[in-house]
Amino acid sequence: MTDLARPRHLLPAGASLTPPDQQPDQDPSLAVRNNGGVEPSAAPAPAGRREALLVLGFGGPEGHDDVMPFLENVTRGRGIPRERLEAVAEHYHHFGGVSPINDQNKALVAALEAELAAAGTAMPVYWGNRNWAPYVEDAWRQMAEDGVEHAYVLATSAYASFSGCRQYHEDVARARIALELDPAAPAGPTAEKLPHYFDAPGFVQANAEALATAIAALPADLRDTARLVATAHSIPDAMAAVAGPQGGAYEAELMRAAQLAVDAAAPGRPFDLVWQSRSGPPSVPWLEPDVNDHLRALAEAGEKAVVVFPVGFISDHLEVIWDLDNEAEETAGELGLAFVRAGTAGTHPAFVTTLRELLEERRAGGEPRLGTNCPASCCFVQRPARP
Ligand SMILES: CC1=C(CCC(=O)O)c2cc3nc(cc4[nH]c(cc5[nH]c(cc1n2)c(C)c5CCC(=O)O)c(CCC(=O)O)c4C)C(CCC(=O)O)=C3C
Ligand SMILES: [Fe+2]
Repeated sequence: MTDLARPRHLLPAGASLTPPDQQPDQDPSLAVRNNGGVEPSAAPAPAGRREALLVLGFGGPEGHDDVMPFLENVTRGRGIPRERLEAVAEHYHHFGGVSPINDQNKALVAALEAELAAAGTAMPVYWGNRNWAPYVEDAWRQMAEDGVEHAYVLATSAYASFSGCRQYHEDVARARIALELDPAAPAGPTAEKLPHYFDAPGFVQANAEALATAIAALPADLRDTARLVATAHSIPDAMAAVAGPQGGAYEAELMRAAQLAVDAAAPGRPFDLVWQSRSGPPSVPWLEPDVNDHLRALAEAGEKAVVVFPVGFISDHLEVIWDLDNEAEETAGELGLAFVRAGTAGTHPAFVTTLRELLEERRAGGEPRLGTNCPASCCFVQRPARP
């Protein structure tokens, strides 16, 4: 029997990810290895190599009993107050303790399998998560047993930041180390992460269509004047400051993605980018304004309607269906604001095609782009050590 709540984060002493200023990486070609056991190559994929695509997700609980162990996996060593965990646990219990994220990732896997088959790209698709079963370690072991020699890693986040990019690199590193430490295990695949896809055409198209549909769902007299409000997960200011090689990339990429969606769905209309799902102790500053505070400010300024589009996420997981469809919608109701929430990319065919194209781009070789080949200091946040 698998113990789902077993301790995660198996980095042994001496193999922990060292802060960049302490890393001996004078040679820039070493920087990528320091960023998490990922080995992008500028050369095309060698003919005959046994390759796979790994969808690397966040993970989510499958029932009431999973909720607390899952939340403990997510927040271990992160200094998240107990009251916050208990509040978030209630959100999951409200939906039977089941996050919709696992079914959404399974649907994405199925859509990618169909897309790859239709395009004649013979490659199996695996699925593993950071915080809940099926864990990335298990997927890695399965790939090793199946003889996979190289894995392309598709993280279920389109953006820079520790949580959305670097931590997925670390997940891969952890999975690889776990296998290496097991003398009985077969050698696992080498790996490379696919780049950020916030501006990939199919991701933009999926978000733009969802935004257009949401605008059209408003009563006719509100459609043209409703405020367009993009949302993304808030992160600590300190994390935002170091996102990407020059810093600030999380906000910059989100701004770009939201702009591209608005350009396609409602050209020329202004929009706001605000934040949702803030966590952490109140003493730590996170990106603001919160979407609920923003709705209050809009109502005070005389606005009558809002269209909220969560461009920061790729599927309608719990933070979307609770924090927006429940909380933000309730806030809007109290304020007398008409409220529509746009969908996320999910398994939109254009999105799935764009993901296959990113994969093909990496197979063809060429200079790796951001998210694949990150400098060692990229998105690095000094976190408390995990026990
Ligand atoms: C940037 C970002 C994304 C987007 C990129 C990506 O998608 O990867 C994201 C996605 C998600 N976040 C999720 C859930 C949670 N995030 C938490 C906590 C945190 N998120 C953070 C950031 C992000 N999170 C941060 C800085 C923390 C503080 C703890 C830490 O420093 O690491 C907590 C702990 C409780 C709380 O305090 O909220 C939970 C339960 C789910 C699954 C939802 C489902 O089950 O359907 C998803 C997809
Ligand atoms: Fe989160």
